[in-house]
Amino acid sequence: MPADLSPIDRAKYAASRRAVDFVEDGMRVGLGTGSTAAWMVRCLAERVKAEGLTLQCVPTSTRTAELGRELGLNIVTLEEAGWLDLTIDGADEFDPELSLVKGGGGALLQEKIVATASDRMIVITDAAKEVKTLGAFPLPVEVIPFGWQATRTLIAELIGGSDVDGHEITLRMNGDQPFRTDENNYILDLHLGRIGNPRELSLLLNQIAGVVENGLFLDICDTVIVGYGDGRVELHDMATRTPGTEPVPGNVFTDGDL
Ligand SMILES: O=C[C@H](O)[C@H](O)[C@H](O)COP(=O)(O)O
Repeated sequence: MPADLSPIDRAKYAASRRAVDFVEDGMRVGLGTGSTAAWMVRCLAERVKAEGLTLQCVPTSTRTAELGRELGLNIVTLEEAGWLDLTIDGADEFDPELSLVKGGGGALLQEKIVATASDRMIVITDAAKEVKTLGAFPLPVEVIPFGWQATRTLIAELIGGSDVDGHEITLRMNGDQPFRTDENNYILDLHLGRIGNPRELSLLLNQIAGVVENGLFLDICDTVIVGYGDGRVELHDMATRTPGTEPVPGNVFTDGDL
């Protein structure tokens, strides 16, 4: 582990280091976006250099593409790769069913496309992102700039709130301008506190004209690797638990069990 890291970076590094163990020579790998995913890209580049792995790496954002290229990874488009063996990405929240909220960094659309075009998705995270119920982290929704206020009104009606004062739904800003995604869209952040029925919300949001995609990742993530500041990792694996139930002893593994 690199010296002089803060406890949170040590946790992100530990999860990343463990996640790249799942990459095998010849794989087509999706690379996530965010501060945790950036550690994973560095760890992966180290493995590629040390072991001479031949990989095709599909980034989920221009930021990740730049970092990957800088570090010498073979960056290709999803079109070129066709389908992916594995995607490794961060998340803003995960629950006991391994449902996720993503998009804090604004990359949710490409992340969801890449993750769903993968045989397996591994999420890397620190313990602070584990929740019983999703929603404490504002849910990002990518919308087309045209008529975004009307889209916001329709979302407000759906969630039973009001967009008048902008407290429930905020337009993400970058300085004094709206934040633009890689697809040149806007992001609306939904401050819900608690998402009672993520499946219903996700379906209904995506039916609203102007909504491109939302940050709920449901039935997409297979494994969550939680890193800790002391270098330990914990693996939560979907294959070993019954969806809808709380994790039971034996379903949360410490490193080395899988
Ligand atoms: O759009 C960004 C992504 O969904 C990130 O993976 C997520 O926000 C987590 O980022 P970080 O690892 O920086 O907390």
